[in-house]
Amino acid sequence: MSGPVEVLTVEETYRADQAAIQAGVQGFQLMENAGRAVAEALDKRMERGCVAVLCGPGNNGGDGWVAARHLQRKGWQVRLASMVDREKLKGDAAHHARQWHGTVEELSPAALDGADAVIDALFGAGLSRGLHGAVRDVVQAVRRRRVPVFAVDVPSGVKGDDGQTLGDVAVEARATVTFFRKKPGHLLMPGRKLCGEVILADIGIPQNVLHDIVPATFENVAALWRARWPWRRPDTHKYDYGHAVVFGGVEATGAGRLACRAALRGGAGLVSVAVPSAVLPVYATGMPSLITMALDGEEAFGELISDTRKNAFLIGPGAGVTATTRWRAESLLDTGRAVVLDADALTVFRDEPAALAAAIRGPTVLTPHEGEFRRIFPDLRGDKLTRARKAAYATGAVVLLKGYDTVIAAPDGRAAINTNAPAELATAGAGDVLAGILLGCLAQGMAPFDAACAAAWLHGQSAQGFGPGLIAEDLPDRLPTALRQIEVQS
Ligand SMILES: NC(=O)C1=CN([C@@H]2O[C@H](COP(=O)(O)OP(=O)(O)OC[C@H]3O[C@@H](n4cnc5c(N)ncnc54)[C@H](O)[C@@H]3O)[C@@H](O)[C@H]2O)[C@@H](O)CC1
Ligand SMILES: Nc1ncnc2c1ncn2[C@@H]1O[C@H](COP(=O)(O)OP(=O)(O)O)[C@@H](O)[C@H]1O
Ligand SMILES: [K+]
Repeated sequence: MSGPVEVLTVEETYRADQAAIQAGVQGFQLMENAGRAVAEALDKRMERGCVAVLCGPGNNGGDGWVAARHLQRKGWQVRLASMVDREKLKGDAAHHARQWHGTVEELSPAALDGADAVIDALFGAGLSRGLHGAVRDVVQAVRRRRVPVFAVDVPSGVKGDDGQTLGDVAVEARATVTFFRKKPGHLLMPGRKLCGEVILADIGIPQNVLHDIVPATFENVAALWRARWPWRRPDTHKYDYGHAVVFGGVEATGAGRLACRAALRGGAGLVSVAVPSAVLPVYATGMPSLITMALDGEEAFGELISDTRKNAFLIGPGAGVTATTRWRAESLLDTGRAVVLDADALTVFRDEPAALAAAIRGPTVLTPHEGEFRRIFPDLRGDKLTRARKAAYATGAVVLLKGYDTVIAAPDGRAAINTNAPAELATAGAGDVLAGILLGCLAQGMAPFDAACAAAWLHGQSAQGFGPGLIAEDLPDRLPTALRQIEVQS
């Protein structure tokens, strides 16, 4: 299924290229392999016809000249348009441009006439400013004409490091062929959408160049944490898989119930819900495997958390933005045991990231959506990956910043981008289910970064294939199927 777990920044990609070259791989050979991979990707996916190959001034353009040569050989009619005179090209790009024996057109919308497909080899990793002038006109024309685009490395106008567009125009590709490892921009929005299908090509960079690069960003595939998934072992009993506690709401009871069911399905040995006795029946009904605990007053709360067998807590869903929620959240964090802070238990720290950081002692995961994140960290700027990393570093917690491109960041700098969540998850209560799965993972003793990655993946996986009509209640009961995929999916 999906490929390697490591994701490289633009700078790390350049280092990988350089390390390969130092190890004896010729630069022009890397470019040859890259361009050939692009040609093959297009040739495999479309009927042969006319292709416009748009080449930029750098090495991305160089890949284009190579692709043009291979496509012509395969029988495509090729129109090559270059941003700059061939004589002005340098290095490997100049070398490959000399191997092109067809005509060379000036870059203009006219170069697209008759094209059934476009190869976007204008800018890749080296994009340093927004598109303007002739190149902007051509990209706009490509968009208008809706010709399928195959982008080289990244769609021109998209930044490899964060998936944001530089300037106001960017290529929207049907497929993007990239090399050796993906970049964050292939996975983060809007880059992910603009890339279309991402095809990873091996261009001969040896795997061992990663030893020196030590990547800190990953795609959240099961291979990232599978080795540490707490499979049931024969010589164990339920207490070996933890005792999770959900602090349920009084008025909003659905959120806590969804989380409890997800924690049970996610594998926690025992799950208790702690709520005032008046609402206990609401939680008990329909979920006999759930332990219900009456929580009437703060003394009962103190007693409950003093039981050290209860090793993972979830507070927030349905909790209410109240002083009690804040006080309880701080008390739970103070135990040093595993805590998930979600929803209202995040909002109670509005504008107070320092107070939150000061309260965190043990394995903690914060699960904000963008709105909750902004409330706690109004001063953190930048792309999603950067902001999640900064928040994790500032608080000492693992931060799971939700959305189509959920980012999970650890205080030590590691970060994973989740890619399996279908948009049907945009439904009330989906976040409560995620918090419950995560609680289950933590109760079973997973380290918080692994637990958060596993939970995000299982959440996405359990929603896969359902299609329109998905509601949060559907998710927990689809977890067993998702769990079986852990071993299957790479
Ligand atoms: N050995 C390597 O380094 C390899 C690199 N490869 C290709 O090389 C690409 C990176 O090449 P480069 O570093 O040359 O970068 P690019 O080809 O992406 O662009 C760099 C050039 O464009 C100019 N530029 C940047 N933004 C501009 C804008 N908005 N308007 C006008 N000019 C602009 C820069 O000044 C520079 O001349 C990768 O994306 C990949 O496609 C592949 O050939 C594989 C091997
Ligand atoms: N467009 C989307 N595509 C994929 N996943 C999404 C999308 N929108 C929301 N989600 C996921 O669904 C969950 C919603 O959580 P949240 O916003 O807290 O809602 P709620 O509190 O109603 O459950 C998160 O896991 C989020 O990542
Ligand atoms: K490109």
